[in-house]
Amino acid sequence: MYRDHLPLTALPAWCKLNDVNFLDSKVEDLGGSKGFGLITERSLNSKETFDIPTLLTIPRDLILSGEAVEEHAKADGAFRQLIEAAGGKSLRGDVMLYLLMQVTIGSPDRGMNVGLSTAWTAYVKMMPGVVPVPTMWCEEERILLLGTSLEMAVNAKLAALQREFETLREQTASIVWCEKCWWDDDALEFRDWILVDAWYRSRSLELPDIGQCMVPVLDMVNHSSQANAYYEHISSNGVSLLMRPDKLLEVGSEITISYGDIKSEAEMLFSYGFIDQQSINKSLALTLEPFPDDPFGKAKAAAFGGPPVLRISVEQDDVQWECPFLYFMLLNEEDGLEFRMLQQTDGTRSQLKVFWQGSDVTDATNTFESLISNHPLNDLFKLRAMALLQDRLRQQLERLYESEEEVQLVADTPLVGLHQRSNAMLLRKSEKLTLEKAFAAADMQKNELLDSKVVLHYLGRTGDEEPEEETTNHEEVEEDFS
Ligand SMILES: C[S@@+](CC[C@H](N)C(=O)[O-])C[C@H]1O[C@@H](n2cnc3c(N)ncnc32)[C@H](O)[C@@H]1O
Repeated sequence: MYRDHLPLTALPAWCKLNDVNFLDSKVEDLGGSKGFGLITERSLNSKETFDIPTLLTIPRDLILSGEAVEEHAKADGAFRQLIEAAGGKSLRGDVMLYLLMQVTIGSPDRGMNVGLSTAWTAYVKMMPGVVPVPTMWCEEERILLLGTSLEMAVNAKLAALQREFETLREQTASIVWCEKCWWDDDALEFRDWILVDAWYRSRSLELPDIGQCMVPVLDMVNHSSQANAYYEHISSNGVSLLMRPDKLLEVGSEITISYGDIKSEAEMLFSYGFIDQQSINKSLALTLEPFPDDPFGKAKAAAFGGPPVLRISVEQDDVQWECPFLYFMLLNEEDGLEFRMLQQTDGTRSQLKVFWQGSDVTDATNTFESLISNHPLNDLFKLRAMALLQDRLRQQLERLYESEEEVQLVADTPLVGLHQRSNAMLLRKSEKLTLEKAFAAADMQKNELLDSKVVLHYLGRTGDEEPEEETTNHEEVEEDFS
């Protein structure tokens, strides 16, 4: 859809009209992929003072929250029609519809006489037309993510966005203004929906009392892991941006906040379109699937309380990993795991119940690591866990190595943007290192476990026999360790 643009020079007037106040700060175009950012207009000091400088204030009625969307639907009949037909599924979905409505109202050839203008109608015209998140990358750029933890995540996200867009079309095709403004000549395109999703992902934030929301102008502040500012919300006054204590900022310094200290590089790239090279957080998340030949596989996936994710983090050479599903995944009937379908007393519904050693653990399927800790074969279970962990790491590393040639073929072509290239290469390098370190750490743990009395006894070996080769599939793991 054609989107009207307003230059950055329009921002001061918009702020004045809407009571947004800059205090010794202003928004400037910082160029490159960073886009706009907030900078100081004079030197500022928060050292040895209780009088912490405020840099920006935004009134509460500008905050785009779930409640604001609901209120707006009461006042704007056209928007109400849209929300009734296609909204109410999630906060994110409703805010995206609100943003799309503002773009439509502000579009010179479509929006006439549709909907009520708000402060956001002009504000969205100053928001970027491209956000460097991977859902906005071209096909060649997405090839650079092959073998990384984002490969599947980005494909799944694009497929989900496509489904959402088709559903939006189906649910609003009979609304007269939607038909006229969006669907008649396919003015609203899939890439518009991708952009609105990217806005929400890269510009929304969490405020206490309000939850996930968007705050205009505050969303022009960039990220740094050594942030010099923070925001706070005081319900009567709205949102303020304040300088962090003990800082000295020269005139023209960039004012930054933290988008989240514990986000992994992949999460940063996925949500914001860049990797912070100063960040020391080296972690990644991989999905895990039950074994295809596990007779309990489907039941385990259904009974597990959360996504089956393996999280690995590496600090210096210390590798930590967390995967509650792994401990559930490795158990079977012979170990004492049972599934039962229990009929409700009225006979209408049945419920899947999980039992471990005879006890009902349906609500505790993500705690198997501690449930098995007192079991006499705990070391053996842990050994199985290490073998499974290594399998998953090996699989991911192989995908990274195998894709290298294909990646190199496109990386230097003009089809790939420099920003996309450098960020994808950083991710590949960093994830490879993390996976290799995690693999080596799992190997050490596995070897230690192979020396455990329980394991040696179970495998019928004496202590001085060589451990067997690593296992690569479920059957071998079962033969060796169960
Ligand atoms: C909340 S917006 C910040 C304002 C944005 N720069 C703009 O032009 O409107 C978040 C986006 O800013 C960019 N950004 C923020 N911090 C960055 C950083 N440290 N390095 C590179 N880009 C950054 C990314 O494109 C990110 O998606």
